[in-house]
Amino acid sequence: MTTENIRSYDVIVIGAGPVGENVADRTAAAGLSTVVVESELAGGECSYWACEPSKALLRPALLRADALQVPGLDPAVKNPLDTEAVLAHRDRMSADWQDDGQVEWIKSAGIDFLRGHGRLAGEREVSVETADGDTVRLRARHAVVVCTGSRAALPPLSGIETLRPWTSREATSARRPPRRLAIVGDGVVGAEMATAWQARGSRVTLLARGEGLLPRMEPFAGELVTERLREAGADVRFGISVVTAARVGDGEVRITLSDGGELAADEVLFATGRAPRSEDIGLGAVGLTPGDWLATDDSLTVTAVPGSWLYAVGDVNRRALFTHQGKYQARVAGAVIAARARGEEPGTGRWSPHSSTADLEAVPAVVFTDPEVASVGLTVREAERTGRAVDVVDYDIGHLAGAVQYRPDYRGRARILVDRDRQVVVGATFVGPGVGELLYSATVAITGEVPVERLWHAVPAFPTISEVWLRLLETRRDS
Ligand SMILES: Cc1cc2nc3c(=O)[nH]c(=O)nc-3n(C[C@H](O)[C@H](O)[C@H](O)COP(=O)(O)OP(=O)(O)OC[C@H]3O[C@@H](n4cnc5c(N)ncnc54)[C@H](O)[C@@H]3O)c2cc1C
Ligand SMILES: NC(=O)c1ccc[n+]([C@@H]2O[C@H](COP(=O)([O-])OP(=O)(O)OC[C@H]3O[C@@H](n4cnc5c(N)ncnc54)[C@H](O)[C@@H]3O)[C@@H](O)[C@H]2O)c1
Repeated sequence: MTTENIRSYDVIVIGAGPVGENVADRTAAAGLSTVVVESELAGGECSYWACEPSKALLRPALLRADALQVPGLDPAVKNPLDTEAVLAHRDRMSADWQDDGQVEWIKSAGIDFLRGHGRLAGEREVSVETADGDTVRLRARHAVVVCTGSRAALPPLSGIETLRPWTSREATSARRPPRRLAIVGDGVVGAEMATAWQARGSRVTLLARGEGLLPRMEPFAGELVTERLREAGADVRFGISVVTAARVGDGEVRITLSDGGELAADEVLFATGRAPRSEDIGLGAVGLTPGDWLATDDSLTVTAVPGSWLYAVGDVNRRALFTHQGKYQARVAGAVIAARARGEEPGTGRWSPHSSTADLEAVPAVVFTDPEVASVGLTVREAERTGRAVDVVDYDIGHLAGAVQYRPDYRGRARILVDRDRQVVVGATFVGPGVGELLYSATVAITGEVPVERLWHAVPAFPTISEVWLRLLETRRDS
């Protein structure tokens, strides 16, 4: 049955992932009537198949790796992890894949919630197909914001669908550890899921086509993570790709590899990147190509569509595929939409509230492996590519008293990049247990453009891992 009814709002948000929820929150708080449309679960990938379940799987593994090295604590944690308890915790952290709590929050923030599949239907128009087959037509007075996120991208491997491969969804929500897990992909999902399932008792084989893990980060990050993964029993192979893969009936998957070898596994995870969820959102109705990433300017306005009414925020714009960065963009987009609704031109300054500048200058990322990897700003490779003159300063975090207190066998490394002309930090990478919590200091140093001279006055407490900042400054001074 199809019923046509048209509802008008100031702002329509398509997709209630973490980013859509935050855009809606900001526009509703600015007094604009707002509806958010969601086809699956409010909370999006992050809450149910990404950040929350993956970190719930990883935290026990990382804590146990630390505790095994702490004298006096090691006997208490010698036994393997209680897989049932860890998976039950993961289920709770994923709200048992129910979104009642998030829908309640959306409504309590004064936002209308509409469950259904949203598609652009023309300028400022959205058509929503609800689960019972109804079509609801929505019209926006000011803005339509696409926050439809991303999904796992599978490689063009013949017969891949017959394999029933794992993507990040299955890897984060599996009911039990596979006995043998093959992982294809050298990025963040590959490294984190190898850590999580190896710790859960799976025999993990990680197949990387390049020469190291985490290729977008400083090379020492991937090297240290590889070292620990191998010590934990994972088989990590480089310079290798999958040539064919086939599931034998309901049984194992047989894989042939580019080096001529063969591999059998119970499950195969393809952690080979993301694709935009934009193939069926009506992009054709506004002159765009279905399936494309949606390019925006720094105000998150879609550049290819005239009239400044269409915005794309979060993963779908490909600026920085992280929850925290998408939520930052949501705050910026909310401010831009509110300004335009008041008839004001949004500010264009580099660090104005209407510009998503940090996407270009300082995107913080933490990889929750053992050891953790935390990075923000430029790597050496990026500095070279963009022709920036930088001093590169390295320090072995394992030399710090705070690191040895943290974990006696601490292995880790830090690097900062200092812009030679401006004398400010423009990049930082820390690798080692617990370094995720150090990252905000580097993010503030970069976005605040704190002069290196002033950093000498930011005194780190003894004995903490933050003392790495002092050692980096001393290393630079003495070099
Ligand atoms: C395994 C894994 C672990 C991750 N861990 C982290 C982490 O620790 N920290 C971090 O910062 N980032 C992490 N990320 C990245 C993070 O999950 C994403 O950056 C984040 O979810 C993006 O949010 P979003 O709202 O843009 O998109 P999504 O979370 O993908 O949400 C989009 C929403 O839109 C809905 N939707 C799509 N199409 C339509 C439509 N046509 N109509 C209505 N609704 C629609 C979807 O159902 C979904 O709910 C991880 C990613 C993966 C895969
Ligand atoms: N802790 C976190 O914040 C966190 C955790 C997981 C994911 N994420 C986000 O999710 C995004 C997606 O992660 P991801 O690991 O899926 O993607 P990714 O882009 O980080 O890594 C995918 C890797 O797979 C490789 N690859 C692509 N096709 C391949 C093929 N056919 N065979 C072998 N290798 C192939 C690519 O070279 C790439 O290095 C990341 O960019 C990150 O922003 C964040």
